[in-house]
Amino acid sequence: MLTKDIYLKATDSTRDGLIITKAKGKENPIVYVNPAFELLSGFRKSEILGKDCRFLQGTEIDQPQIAEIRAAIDNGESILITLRNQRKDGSIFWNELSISPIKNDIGEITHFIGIQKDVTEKVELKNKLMEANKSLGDLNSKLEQDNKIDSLTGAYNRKAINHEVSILWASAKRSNGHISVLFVDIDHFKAINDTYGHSAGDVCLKHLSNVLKSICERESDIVLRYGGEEFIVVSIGNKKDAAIALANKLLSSVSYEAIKVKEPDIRVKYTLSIGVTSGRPHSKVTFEEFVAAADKAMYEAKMRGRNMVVFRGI
Ligand SMILES: Nc1nc2c(ncn2[C@@H]2O[C@H](COP(=O)(O)OP(=O)(O)OP(=O)(O)O)[C@@H](O)[C@H]2O)c(=O)[nH]1
Repeated sequence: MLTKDIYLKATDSTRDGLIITKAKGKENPIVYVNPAFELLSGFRKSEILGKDCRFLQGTEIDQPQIAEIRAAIDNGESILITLRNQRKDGSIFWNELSISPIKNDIGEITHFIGIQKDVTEKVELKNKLMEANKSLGDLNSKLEQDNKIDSLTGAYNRKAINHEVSILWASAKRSNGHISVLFVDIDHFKAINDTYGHSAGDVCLKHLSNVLKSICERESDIVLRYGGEEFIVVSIGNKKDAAIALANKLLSSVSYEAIKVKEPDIRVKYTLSIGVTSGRPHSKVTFEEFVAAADKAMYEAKMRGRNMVVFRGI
């Protein structure tokens, strides 16, 4: 059988801060605190007996947890909550607070007991982990994005077909709208490389990518580097005539002026062969079939002498 003395010694010896308040009376006055509470808060027992617990909030009064504690006390319920408290010296700590009502023999709540734990290290570690997780998430989505972008030209690469193109495809399908694919290929590109060097070829590729991006700038357009000197433009909403007009605009834009490909002011004018297809995506046709049709049309443009647009239906 435990004696009262053992109970008292137990509460005085525990490492958690204990605080007992009256249930009735102005703001639940404190009637007991143990030495661990004095150590945790920096307040001496003699300074706080008879006071209410609000001094522990210090300047940290804007916490939603405070209203939750108040509601639990008013309803005579127990609560486990973590909030910021202030020590006597003004320093802040995270307090894991467990409050429970104490009832007398006839079930009336006479007191509340609060058990306090300084969990500052745990909370700060958790916050750091959450921050690290967020940065990792940001980094991951950047990497994912970078992964879909061709490093030379800044256009999407083929990996974007799975996501970006699928979104356009699904959207055109939903709205029963048209989707057009332009297969764009630089003419005699090998000759540019062979004559002016590979880096001059790279300048042309970057130039073409910029022209494509500046002309196909709608949100519903996607410019993708499909292969070495091949790009495709996927565009929703464009029917045959609009798609051909867009391709002709590209044709005249690249051949408008010679671009500087190397010092001292070496300039190259290049041309394009563009295959175009357009149609409504439906369950019996795939995006790959659109690309294949545009590719065939581009090949026909090459056969017919290059620097032209050829349309092929799907
Ligand atoms: N500079 C550069 N060249 C590339 C790159 N990728 C592919 N190429 C070159 O692109 C050239 C493609 O040549 P071909 O397929 O023969 O085509 P073409 O010379 O343009 O001839 P046509 O298409 O028939 O007009 C090859 O010389 C490749 O080495 C790249 O990233 N940079």
